Amino acid sequence: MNPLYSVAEIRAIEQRAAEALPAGTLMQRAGQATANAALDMLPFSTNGARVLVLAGPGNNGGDALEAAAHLTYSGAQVDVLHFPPAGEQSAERAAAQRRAESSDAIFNDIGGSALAGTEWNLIIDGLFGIGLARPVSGALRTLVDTVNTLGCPVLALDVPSGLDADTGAVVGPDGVAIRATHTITFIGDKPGLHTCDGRDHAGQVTVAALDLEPRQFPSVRLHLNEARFFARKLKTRRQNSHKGSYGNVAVVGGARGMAGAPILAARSALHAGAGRVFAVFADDAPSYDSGQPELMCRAAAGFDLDSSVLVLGPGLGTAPQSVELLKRAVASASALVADADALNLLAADAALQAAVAQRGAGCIITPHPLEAARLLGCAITAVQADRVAAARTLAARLRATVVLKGSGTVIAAPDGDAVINTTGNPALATAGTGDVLAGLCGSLLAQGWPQWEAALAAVWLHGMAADVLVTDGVGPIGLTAGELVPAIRAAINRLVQQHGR
Ligand SMILES: NC(=O)C1=CN([C@@H]2O[C@H](COP(=O)(O)OP(=O)(O)OC[C@H]3O[C@@H](n4cnc5c(N)ncnc54)[C@H](O)[C@@H]3O)[C@@H](O)[C@H]2O)[C@@H](O)CC1
Ligand SMILES: [K+]
Repeated sequence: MNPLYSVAEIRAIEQRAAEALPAGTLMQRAGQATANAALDMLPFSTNGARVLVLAGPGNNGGDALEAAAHLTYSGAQVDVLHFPPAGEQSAERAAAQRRAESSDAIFNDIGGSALAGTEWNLIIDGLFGIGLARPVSGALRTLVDTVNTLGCPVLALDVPSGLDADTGAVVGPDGVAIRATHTITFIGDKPGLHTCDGRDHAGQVTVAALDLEPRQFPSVRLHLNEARFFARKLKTRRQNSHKGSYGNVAVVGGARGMAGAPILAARSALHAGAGRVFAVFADDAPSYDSGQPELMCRAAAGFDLDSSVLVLGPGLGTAPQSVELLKRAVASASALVADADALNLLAADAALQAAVAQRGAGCIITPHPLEAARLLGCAITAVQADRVAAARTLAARLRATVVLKGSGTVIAAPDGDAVINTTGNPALATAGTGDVLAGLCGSLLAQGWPQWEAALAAVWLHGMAADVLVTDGVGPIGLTAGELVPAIRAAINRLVQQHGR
């Protein structure tokens, strides 16, 4: 189920496991697992392959030293850039150091020019793991900067050095972290590898459980998203069904000059399978959408907000009539997705926030980090400094399902369950993709999905559609939000073929 463990949880698991094992066992297993992963990344003939091992002062460095010794046995030429601890070191690290020193590894104080002038087949980053306590600075900062310019494969041990394993933020301010192509993470997977700066620094992540048994792992409330979490809600369509079987969605927004946003959201809702979709405009409604005449365009005045699942916010604006619409929507009995300006209006109105928290019909909110910061009354940097915590706090406060967008979108429930999404790419960093996501959430709700599974599936499908388009060369540069819509339709139909019942 792809659980994600905090540093505190990993430390507790590690401590209990270490007590039951001969001293040094876990570090030896970590070193062996690292060597195996490194061999997978080296040329088939490892003879003479150039490997640089960066070994820091703590046990992360110990793992690296273990790996260095193993790799020499395979014939690789291993240079070790060693940063011994200023004070005492753990017994297992000392043993690892002795093993590396008595192997063919070359302990070398490689200067910047030799480092940059060598064609490394692989660099192993064992500078800092979960014990990173402050920003990487001084000579080590220069080293990290140099490694990041080299363009060779980089295998980070446990976590790329400089990255916070809990949050995925580069430890700063103005910090640096290794940009690895691969990360082998020990004992259990960590949230920081998958959100915020994590995806840019960790590369491809594999987990080495170090032969610990499943019973040694506590159950946790944070996971990576996967289709298994929502697959049971994917339904094969019955022959004897009609448009009324698949629900109504009303996208409410579209103040003057912003009519495109609700149209995009409404097209998304339609292509994701809703039976009937309304585009509802705060100001004058166009008579119809010539690009998608299946949509029904309406003015908000007089529109029955109890008749459809509501997607409120795309292009809504912040004029007084938009506030009134938000109040009507929150007071309605309909399931609600709140996005964009609906969230900005909500942030400015404590009474409305209380009303959202008391809604019987629930609510999904889909803030980007700035909207989340406004809702939380904090700076955007505070949200990004711990995205999972920010999403959980908002979910608890508003009693809503929160979709905190960004690299490694976080979905959080009021009860504390949280999931980090794995699909998606920078192609989504363009106007309108949020409208498409909100429409998709609304569409799944209209088709009878529970809020939690709808949010998980919508985020996963939205990202998967972008991933498929990028594989086909449509992006990441220049992908448009509208192009996502048919790709989402393809992705959802594929999932239903695989899992539908
Ligand atoms: N103890 C064990 O049995 C195991 C340890 N493991 C490894 O051990 C790591 C954790 O080891 P540690 O707790 O020793 O922590 P680290 O090795 O991550 O780093 C701690 C050391 O770095 C120093 N330090 C922290 N931030 C610094 C900075 N910015 N600049 C300079 N020095 C800094 C600390 O003073 C300390 O000496 C894990 O990430 C993992 O790689 C795993 O192999 C699992 C088994
Ligand atoms: K590391």
